[in-house]
Amino acid sequence: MAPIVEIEHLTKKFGSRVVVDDVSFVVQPGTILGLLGPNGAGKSTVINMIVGLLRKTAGEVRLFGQVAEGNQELRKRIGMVPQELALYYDLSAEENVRYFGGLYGLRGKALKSATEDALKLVGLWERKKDKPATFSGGMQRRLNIAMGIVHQPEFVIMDEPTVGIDPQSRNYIMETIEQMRRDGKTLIYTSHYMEEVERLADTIVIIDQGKVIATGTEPELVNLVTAQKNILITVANPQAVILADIKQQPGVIKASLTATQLLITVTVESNDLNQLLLTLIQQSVVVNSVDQQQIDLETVFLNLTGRNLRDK
Ligand SMILES: Nc1ncnc2c1ncn2[C@@H]1O[C@H](COP(=O)(O)OP(=O)(O)OP(=O)(O)O)[C@@H](O)[C@H]1O
Repeated sequence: MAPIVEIEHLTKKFGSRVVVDDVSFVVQPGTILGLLGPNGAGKSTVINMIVGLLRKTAGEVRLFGQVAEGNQELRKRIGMVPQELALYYDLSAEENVRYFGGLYGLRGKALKSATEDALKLVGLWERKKDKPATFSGGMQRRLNIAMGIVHQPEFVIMDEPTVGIDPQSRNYIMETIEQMRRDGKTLIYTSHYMEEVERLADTIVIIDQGKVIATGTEPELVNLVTAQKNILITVANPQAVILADIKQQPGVIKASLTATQLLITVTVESNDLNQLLLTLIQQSVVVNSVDQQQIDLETVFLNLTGRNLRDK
């Protein structure tokens, strides 16, 4: 079976600014691809080019094995849940979903049952007569999802569906997506929350400043950095720290200081904590605590880019 999505060398420029730079990846049927990157990385731009909402500058998008450009029929096989809510506030939840189903050509009984299925999937069937203005932010997001998937597409793209919502609604959305996977759907899920991507994605594409910086399963990505580990040292007098000395110690790959926290990346085999502490003591640095950071996707991102995935 052909991949559901094949993207090759996809590039987007706004004026002279390159915001998506030579991005390539593949999404296999029945899998979830997590597109992970910080705000402004280019995630929305990539998916807007996949669904044809935005013209690409270069590269190619194939959907279901066919060239996507200019192929309107393929659009009907995709469900798009945009980052911005697209609700009609003077219509009920049910009317909102029915309206979108109608746009996709559903009529009569088929439209009625598809609307019911979509509202049940997101847990809003009991509230079908209510208007979105009476909903919490999380419920509005869930309604947005129902509208994007009412035509029962085999491939669904969700652009940061959990931004700014309460943990309960977030969990509900995670469970909805897991149900969609069990139903055999294929998904692209964009997020800057690594916990969500870790939970949901079969394949993870990490994107930063428009470029793919790593692709793989979670263990594959973690393997990229297991030869290293991060030591986090909290100090009382950061002004005493001499970074240049620390960087010269054996096994130290890099070291940086933010406020009272010293982050030192060392190779696993030549890791010598005593030597590092001795260096700090010689600098008259007062050490408050020493921690080792767990290797997760946040650490992978930090190691590959030198920056945090999210602002701390
Ligand atoms: N129409 C546009 N004109 C000019 N620049 C744009 C346009 N749309 C997006 N950009 C820029 O492209 C970059 C990538 O934006 P994009 O929305 O794709 O990022 P993102 O990863 O989805 O982040 P976010 O989570 O903030 O939406 C940003 O710097 C943004 O300012």
